[in-house]
Amino acid sequence: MITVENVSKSFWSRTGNVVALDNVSLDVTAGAALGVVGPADSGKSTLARCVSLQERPDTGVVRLDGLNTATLDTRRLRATRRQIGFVTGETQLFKQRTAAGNIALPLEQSGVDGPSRRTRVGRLLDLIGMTDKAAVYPDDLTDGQRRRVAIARALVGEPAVLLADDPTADLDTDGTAGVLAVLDRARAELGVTLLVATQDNSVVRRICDDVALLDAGRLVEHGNLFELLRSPDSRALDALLPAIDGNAGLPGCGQDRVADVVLVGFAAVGALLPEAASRFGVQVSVLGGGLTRLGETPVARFRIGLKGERTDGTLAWMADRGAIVHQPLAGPQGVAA
Ligand SMILES: Nc1ncnc2c1ncn2[C@@H]1O[C@H](COP(=O)(O)OP(=O)(O)OP(=O)(O)O)[C@@H](O)[C@H]1O
Repeated sequence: MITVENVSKSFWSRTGNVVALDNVSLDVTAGAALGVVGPADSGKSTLARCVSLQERPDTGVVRLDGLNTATLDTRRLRATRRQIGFVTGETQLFKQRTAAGNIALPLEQSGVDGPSRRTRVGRLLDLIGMTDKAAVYPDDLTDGQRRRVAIARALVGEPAVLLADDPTADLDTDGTAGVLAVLDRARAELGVTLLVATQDNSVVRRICDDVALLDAGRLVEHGNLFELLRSPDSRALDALLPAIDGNAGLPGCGQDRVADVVLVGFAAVGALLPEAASRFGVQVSVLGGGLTRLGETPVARFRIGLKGERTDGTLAWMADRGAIVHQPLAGPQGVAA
């Protein structure tokens, strides 16, 4: 369990005092995956660095399983830091060491014997899908493979927590998919708690249960993705769901009613709109939006137009069946929610 309590952190720069984190509080339960998102310079990396004990907050406390890290002396701080995996998109490998040699390095430094090293490195090579690349040097690996080796090295000390700061930065689609699969497996098979700072929404969609949105160092939203789906004003979720063209369904578009609906799960995404249309004798048209996934769950956000007598009843029926119905944009009456 990671607990961040009222953490603030500022830096002095040539332009003056920069507030990187402003009274941020959040927690990540053991085994969960939190995505920290936000615009450039919003404090994501600083939060990851404070939680991984690379940086000390000016005020506030980071607790790891209840341990108040602010009270640790230098020796215990170093020992605790070793129990936290930390990897960034810029983490470098040692070029003169093979993939296996890179992963083994932390174990060599902490005096783990050869047979135990081989077992643990073998397990990590399997986890990152690179058993056949054990003896390959970094220069002969792809960017994505090098990134996976760096993650394996961060995990080889069996940390309870893995902090990944922009882990997919500058990777192509295949490289990104490989890194995300490894982070997902680390969580599923090793039980690590993940905190991932990223500007890439696909990272959050693919591997996170919770999201925290920072803006100018402040935490502006924090919660479970599926719970935030129910909040029409969630900025974090708005960025994760398929975009809707602002011109879709404007007055004069010929619809009796226009609404935004979020549908969750295979059944809803596949069948709810046609079923509603036939049950109420209403014409339902998709005017914008699209489909995505949160983890393995399909999620759709559509702007729909309805034509017919019973448009209110149609929306109310869809809401009763779990559709999240937001902001009807046209039509005479109030709305089903
Ligand atoms: N060591 C430092 N010295 C001076 N300023 C810093 C330092 N680290 C971060 N900052 C400043 O703190 C603010 C937050 O930076 P941070 O890197 O945490 O943001 P970020 O959200 O990770 O940004 P990005 O997405 O661009 O990586 C920025 O204004 C940054 O310039």
